[in-house]
Amino acid sequence: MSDKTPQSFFKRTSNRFNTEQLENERNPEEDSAKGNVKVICRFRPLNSKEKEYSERSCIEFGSDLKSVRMLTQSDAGCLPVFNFDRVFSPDSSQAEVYEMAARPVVESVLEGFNGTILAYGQTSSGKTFTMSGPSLDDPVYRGIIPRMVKTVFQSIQEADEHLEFAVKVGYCEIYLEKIKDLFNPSRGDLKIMEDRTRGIFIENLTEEYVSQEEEVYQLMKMGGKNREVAATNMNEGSSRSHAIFILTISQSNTTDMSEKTGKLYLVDLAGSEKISKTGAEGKRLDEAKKINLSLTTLGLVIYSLTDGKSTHVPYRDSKLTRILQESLGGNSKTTLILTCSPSSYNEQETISTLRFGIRAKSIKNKPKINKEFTVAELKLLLAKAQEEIKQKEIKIGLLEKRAIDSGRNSSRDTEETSVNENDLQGLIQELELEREHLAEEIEKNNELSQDLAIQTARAQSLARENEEVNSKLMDILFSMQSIEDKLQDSEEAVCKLTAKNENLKKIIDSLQEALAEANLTISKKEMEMQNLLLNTTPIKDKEDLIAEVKNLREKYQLQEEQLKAHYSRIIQDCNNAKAEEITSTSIEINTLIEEKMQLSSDLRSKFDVIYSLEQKIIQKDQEFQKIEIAKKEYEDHMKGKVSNLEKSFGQLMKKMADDLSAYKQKCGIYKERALKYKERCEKLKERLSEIRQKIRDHRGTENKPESPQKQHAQIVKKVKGGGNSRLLGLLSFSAFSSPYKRKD
Ligand SMILES: Nc1ncnc2c1ncn2[C@@H]1O[C@H](COP(=O)(O)OP(=O)(O)OP(=O)(O)O)[C@@H](O)[C@H]1O
Repeated sequence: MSDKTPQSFFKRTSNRFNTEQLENERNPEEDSAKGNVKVICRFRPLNSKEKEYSERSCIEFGSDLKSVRMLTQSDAGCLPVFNFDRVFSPDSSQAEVYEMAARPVVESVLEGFNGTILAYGQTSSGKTFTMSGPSLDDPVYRGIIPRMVKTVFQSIQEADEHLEFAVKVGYCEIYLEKIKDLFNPSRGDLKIMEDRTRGIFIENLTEEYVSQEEEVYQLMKMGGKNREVAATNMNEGSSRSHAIFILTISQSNTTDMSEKTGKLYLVDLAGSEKISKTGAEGKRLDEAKKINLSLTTLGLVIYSLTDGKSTHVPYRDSKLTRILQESLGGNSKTTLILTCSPSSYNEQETISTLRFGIRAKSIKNKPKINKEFTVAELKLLLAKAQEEIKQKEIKIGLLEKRAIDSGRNSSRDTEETSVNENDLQGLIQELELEREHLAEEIEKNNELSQDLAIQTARAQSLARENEEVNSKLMDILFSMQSIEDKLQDSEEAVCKLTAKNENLKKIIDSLQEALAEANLTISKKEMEMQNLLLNTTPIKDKEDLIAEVKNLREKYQLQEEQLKAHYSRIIQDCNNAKAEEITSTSIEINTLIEEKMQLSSDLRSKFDVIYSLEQKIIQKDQEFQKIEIAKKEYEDHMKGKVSNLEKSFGQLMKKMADDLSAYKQKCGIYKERALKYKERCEKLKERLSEIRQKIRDHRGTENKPESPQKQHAQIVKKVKGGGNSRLLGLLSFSAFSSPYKRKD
């Protein structure tokens, strides 16, 4: 707030825009980026009663369309200026308000975010006018809810074919701190529940699936008839309850089987009211007390969320704030619409509404898309993972086979390959080791997942325990509330009794006055009689008169005594009744106070339990986070391992392929050499047989026995036919070629 704004900045005339202008002014990124609650302020026109009071409005609108100034001095002596995301003057249209305040929220809900639109303001300031409008069917005057329904069904029609939508609506009101299902009022007071999947929700609230706009309007009309509305001094049709319209949009993508759900809360709050102004009595007074109480709690929640010091936010202190827990400081895109009267008659209420809005503006929410893995989606992911594992196993099998085959092949070829076979076996062993290691890692990972599941179950049971304690706490709070109500009733009874007593005193006083008057009349009559007797009346008549006077006196005396006895009886009775009533009331009050003290101590101990449970949950959450981080690290590590393994497989394959081609090359060389040896052997054999022939020829001439040299050559030839041909082939060659062997 600042008082330094120049006068020219403000203009007295109301601002008015067309929709095109609005489109340009909207900045969707800015809207959603920070997650702050968006606050819009709307002033309605002066009504006839306010015009009677004064034709003049107590506000001025800034030309930036975002500020408003009160034409009244603040405590600091300045004219207070309030800045919001947008300020609408009295001549703004329903369409303009919708485009700015509601359309962005509805669009986010269609993307899977949660959204809330909340109308807040004093009684008769235009909350119902803004949220629903005077008529659902009137295209010009209908409010945010019907316009939003139209947008939803239009967007669904324009959406991609592979998106399937389900829309359901629920409608309830909080009346005298009880939640009533407006589609099914016989259900009684509904309970607020919370679980991990649904978050905070109203148990057993009727939610109807709808497929077209018209169905929603029918349901709204039907629900509207069950609402608590009454005429007050300030509003002919005042909402005596907080109305909450809930719209849930689920969409599933038939291509990737993903699912998203957005929930929209549309809240028309009951108006705060000054009892002195509305003149509420009896039932209306009870309603007003409860309305003001829950709005005070709403204010406290907003204060705790924004003061930067509070560690506890009292969401549970009223049903309204508990239901709106996610909308205020949680997972929701929230817009608060402040509705105000421009009249100086309502100046104080308007200032307090604007101050409330300024506070709410700094609430930071954490909206996120509500995307859940569906069973189908999980199945798809699982099948994909299994397929990958299968492919990897096939790849490993192939690698192993190829490694073994290439080992075997090469071992057949040359002597050197037996050395490489060892290399290959080593590699395969290495591979086996890696596989075992991988299996161990997978097992560890499974153990980790099991641990995680156990911890999750523990946390869930803790959360359930917490929920039970909280519901008991709510019961205690309600009993305390009812005790306070009773105390108030007792105090009222004492007041009534005192008033009754005062009345009785007045009656006694008036009776005593009447008695005194009667005595006076008697005395006067007696005097008159005396005079008569003395002056004019004959003796007989005199005696009669004296007797009559005597009678009269006696009669009056009797009446006087009777009256006195009657008065004292009345006084006695009154005193007795008063004393009795006071004693019984004070006994009741004492027991109530005792009960209250007991409940307060219960409450304190419950708070302790809740605190310790919350601490446990925080601890568990921290443990979860640690486990999640460890799991993530483990998974990264595993991924690294697998990719290393794959890399070493690749290297192994490459090495084996290189080795194989080297072996093949060597084999070619050896084969060539072997062929050459073979040829040489053949030649040698030929030469040998020539030599032998020569020897035989020579023997034939000399006829001498064979030399030991020839015997050796014969032995070698025999062996050659059986064992290792290549090796022995070489030996046979050396036997004939080496000059040293010849010595044998
Ligand atoms: N912007 C507006 N333009 C014209 N008339 C309006 C506007 N806002 C409110 N009104 C009229 O003012 C009266 C009170 O409005 P409404 O019932 O919406 O107030 P409310 O804030 O919901 O009150 P309560 O809290 O008592 O329920 C109605 O007659 C309504 O038609």
